[in-house]
Amino acid sequence: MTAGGSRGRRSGEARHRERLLREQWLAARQQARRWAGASEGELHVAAQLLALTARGWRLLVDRGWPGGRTAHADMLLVGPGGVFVLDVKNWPSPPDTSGGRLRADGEPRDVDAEKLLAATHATESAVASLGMSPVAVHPFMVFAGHRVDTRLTRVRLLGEREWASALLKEQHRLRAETVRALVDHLARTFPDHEAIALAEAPPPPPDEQRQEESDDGLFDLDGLREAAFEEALRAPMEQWMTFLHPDQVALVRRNWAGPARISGPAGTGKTVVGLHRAAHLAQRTTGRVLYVTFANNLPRVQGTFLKALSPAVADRVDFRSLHSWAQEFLHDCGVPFRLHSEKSGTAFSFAWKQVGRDSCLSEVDPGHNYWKDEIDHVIKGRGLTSFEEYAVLDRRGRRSSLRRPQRQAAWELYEEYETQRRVRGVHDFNDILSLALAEARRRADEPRYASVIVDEVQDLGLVGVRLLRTLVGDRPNGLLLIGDGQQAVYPGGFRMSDAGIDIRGDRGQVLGTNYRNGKEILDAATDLVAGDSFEDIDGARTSGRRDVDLTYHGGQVVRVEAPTAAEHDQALLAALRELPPETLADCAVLCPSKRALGDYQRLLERAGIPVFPLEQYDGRPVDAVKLGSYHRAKGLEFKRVYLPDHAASLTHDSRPPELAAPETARERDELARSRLFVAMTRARDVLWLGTIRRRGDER
Ligand SMILES: Nc1ncnc2c1ncn2[C@@H]1O[C@H](COP(=O)(O)OP(=O)(O)OP(=O)(O)O)[C@@H](O)[C@H]1O
Repeated sequence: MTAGGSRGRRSGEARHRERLLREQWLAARQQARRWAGASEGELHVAAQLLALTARGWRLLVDRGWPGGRTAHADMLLVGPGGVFVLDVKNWPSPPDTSGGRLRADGEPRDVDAEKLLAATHATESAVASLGMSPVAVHPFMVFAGHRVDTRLTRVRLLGEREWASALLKEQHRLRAETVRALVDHLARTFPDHEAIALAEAPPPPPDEQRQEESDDGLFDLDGLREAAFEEALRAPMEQWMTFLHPDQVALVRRNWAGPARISGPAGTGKTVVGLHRAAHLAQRTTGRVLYVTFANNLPRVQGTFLKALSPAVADRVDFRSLHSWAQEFLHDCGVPFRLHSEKSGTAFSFAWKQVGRDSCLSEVDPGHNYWKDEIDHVIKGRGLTSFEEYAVLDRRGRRSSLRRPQRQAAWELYEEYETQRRVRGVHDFNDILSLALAEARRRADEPRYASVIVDEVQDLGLVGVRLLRTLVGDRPNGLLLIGDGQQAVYPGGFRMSDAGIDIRGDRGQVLGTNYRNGKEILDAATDLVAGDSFEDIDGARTSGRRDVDLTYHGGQVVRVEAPTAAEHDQALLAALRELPPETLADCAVLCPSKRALGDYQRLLERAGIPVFPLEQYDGRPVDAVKLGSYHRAKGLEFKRVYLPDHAASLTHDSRPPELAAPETARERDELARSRLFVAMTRARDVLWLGTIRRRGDER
């Protein structure tokens, strides 16, 4: 069809919709007169409500409305945009919300907002048992006879002309059958409310009457029409944006008396719970919520999800990576620092040459990376300041045990590194966290956040966790740690108790239903790490093969083995080329190293396959294959995941195995398997595993 043709059709549809809307509106006004005693403004609101019922919205009205306002809520309205708890006000003056208080005619009216919020919480509880997240329940205060559009914490205050279009503009969440089920459930839960709908629309009124009615100035037909058109264009949101498992909703809404922890295997909805909880906490408090993770790209993606999930609170949740937050914080506090990874790296190389390479350290592991990790993740990552502490430290997550002379040598290497770093006048990432921790402790009486949610907590070091804890202390609902020790991709480790965090009773929760991976995919990933038990941050040692309930029994693992790199790469290109172009957006090619990333980027680009770097991905759809490292894929998921030359990531260590002590080699192997496990569990439907049987071929 030509563009002109479709424009013509759309304007025909528009005229039809407008006529329908007017008819429904007129019928509604007639029917609204049944509320004897209602003011003209209330009648007007009632008529709009009834008109909405003709558009698939369902209405439960307090039997006493208008007048008796002691019941939970004047009205509950359920439709594609969610559940709306309405309180209709017939105040002579418009509301005043200055200073965060509700007033009218100079009189305080906060109690009205509190009542509406109480009704909203009761409604949230009622729908929570069906698995509905509190993000889909919206309190609206509607002012008959006034033009208003503002917000007081969570409550939206809207005039009689504004409220209906605001409601139609809400993101679509519910299908018609869900709306019906919710209303039936709410009607049973709130027997004081009766379901009301527009009686069958009367025949269209004569033109003159239509003109007179639409000119009465009460019904903002333009706004409503515009919202109704937008409404028709938008598809319902993904299921998990509104409905969760009731156990997940319970975690989202729970009141925790102190720090809490949510763990669970890959794909069990930990982040989904974290995001809903961030929205829920932001709805309930006036303070800000900080949502932190380790990777740099993940906060952007999570921020995009929260905007879709709960746009009303999105600007009160800060999504940040730990290091970027710490830098911003230091900057805001006027603390000078000079982060320079390259110069820090040079400082370490110098130190290694001077005191490390020819010391007893090489008996344990001759590779300087092992010792760099020891400084980054054990010594500085845990904030050690004296050799005495290090001498007796339980080096969690490190397989090799060090004797005292070896610890002395490692400490000497650390001290030399610090000297070299200071000579160059630079800081490393650990210094940034330590500086931020010191500053946060100094400013402990200036709370910046009501709550802090930490995702992928297993990747953070001890100093990072201490820093985040300092921001909220042990206050109720202050700190939530989300993560899974099996997905640790960095060496070393810590226990929550090392950070003084005490998780008791129901504040430690484990999720056990995988909502992401097809069975075959999860089985393949689990087989890889089945023999690797791991210690989580609560100190519990867990077997690599864990009990998980599956919700998705499909899924496919495609294994391709090729004798040469060239044939392997051709198989990858063929697999991508056979997909319809529109499905490329749901695909990710993941690589274990920077070098492999560069290789595959060139390969795909030369083949004309559009590629988008995961580093820049922000969760919004892009028509290109996502390309990134295993690390960058953390916390994300894709319908199809391609892992070219994946077995190489398990044997990337070029040193002869006899040179490394078995414990350090084992630690490296376990870490490599963990990383590959993370990459494999990003796949929902298809996991493509490429292997090159013979190496050394030209790509
Ligand atoms: N209640 C639910 N109903 C349907 N789908 C769900 C539900 N909860 C989560 N999901 C789906 O499961 C996927 C995995 O969830 P999420 O990313 O929160 O898991 P996770 O435990 O954080 O995973 P990982 O640790 O592997 O990063 C989500 O993308 C979402 O599509």
